[in-house]
Amino acid sequence: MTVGERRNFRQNSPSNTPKGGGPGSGKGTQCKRIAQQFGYTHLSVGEILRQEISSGSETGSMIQKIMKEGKLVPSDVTVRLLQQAMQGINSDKFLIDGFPRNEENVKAFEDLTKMEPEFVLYLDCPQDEMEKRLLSRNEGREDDNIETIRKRFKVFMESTLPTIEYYESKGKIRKVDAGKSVDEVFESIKVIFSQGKDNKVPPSRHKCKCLIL
Ligand SMILES: Nc1ncnc2c1ncn2[C@@H]1O[C@H](COP(=O)(O)OP(=O)(O)OP(=O)(O)O)[C@@H](O)[C@H]1O
Ligand SMILES: O=c1ccn([C@@H]2O[C@H](COP(=O)(O)O)[C@@H](O)[C@H]2O)c(=O)[nH]1
Ligand SMILES: [Mg+2]
Repeated sequence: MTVGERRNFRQNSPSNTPKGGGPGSGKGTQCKRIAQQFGYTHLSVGEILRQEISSGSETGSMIQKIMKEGKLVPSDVTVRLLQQAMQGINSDKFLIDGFPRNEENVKAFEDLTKMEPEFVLYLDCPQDEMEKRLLSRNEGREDDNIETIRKRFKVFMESTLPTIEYYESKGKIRKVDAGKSVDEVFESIKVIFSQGKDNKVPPSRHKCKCLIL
């Protein structure tokens, strides 16, 4: 990220961007299908963080407190865990789910991994629909309660929408209406994944093909 891009990142007001997307938009659901149909390795950053909590480490208990509050884990921790997860996998087609969520994440990701996504899939979904989905998810997630869900929405609006703006300014956002049925959403995603490659990104940086927000 250049100095000018960092300045733009901060100046961009989320008020001009779509107001949907974020927790419960269907990222995990669609990633499973994309991975299966297009041969990607799916890495959910939220899942990687939950695994660290399950390990019982000190870092895990720090992450647990942050997640309960619906806040974002410091970038150095997140990127280190993401890199560790990538190292064990012999793949050049990573589908990174739910990351980067703020400016600090973007910078740490670019600096530490030297990767650049070919495009970023943005699942745009009305907030009332996402709230309904999260409240009926039933996977025992500590952050799927109404109080934390509302905090997560707020963090998305304040921190992640500017990230989407940043990738938009680089022509990398592929937006999908995620308020429809699972099958309908996947039909739109299939069109995007079947399109030609972006030749502006050097192949050496192409390792991560798509981030999904
Ligand atoms: N298009 C859809 N229509 C209805 N329900 C959906 C749709 N997509 C996903 N769901 C359901 O909504 C819930 C949330 O979906 P999912 O876990 O994929 O969202 P997510 O974006 O990964 O959420 P989070 O950010 O919290 O990880 C799940 O119970 C899933 O089965
Ligand atoms: O890049 C990230 C991704 C996630 N988090 C934290 O994890 C939870 C859950 O993430 P999901 O993608 O919804 O599974 C999120 O609310 C954050 O607390 C993060 O800090 N950074
Ligand atoms: Mg998810």
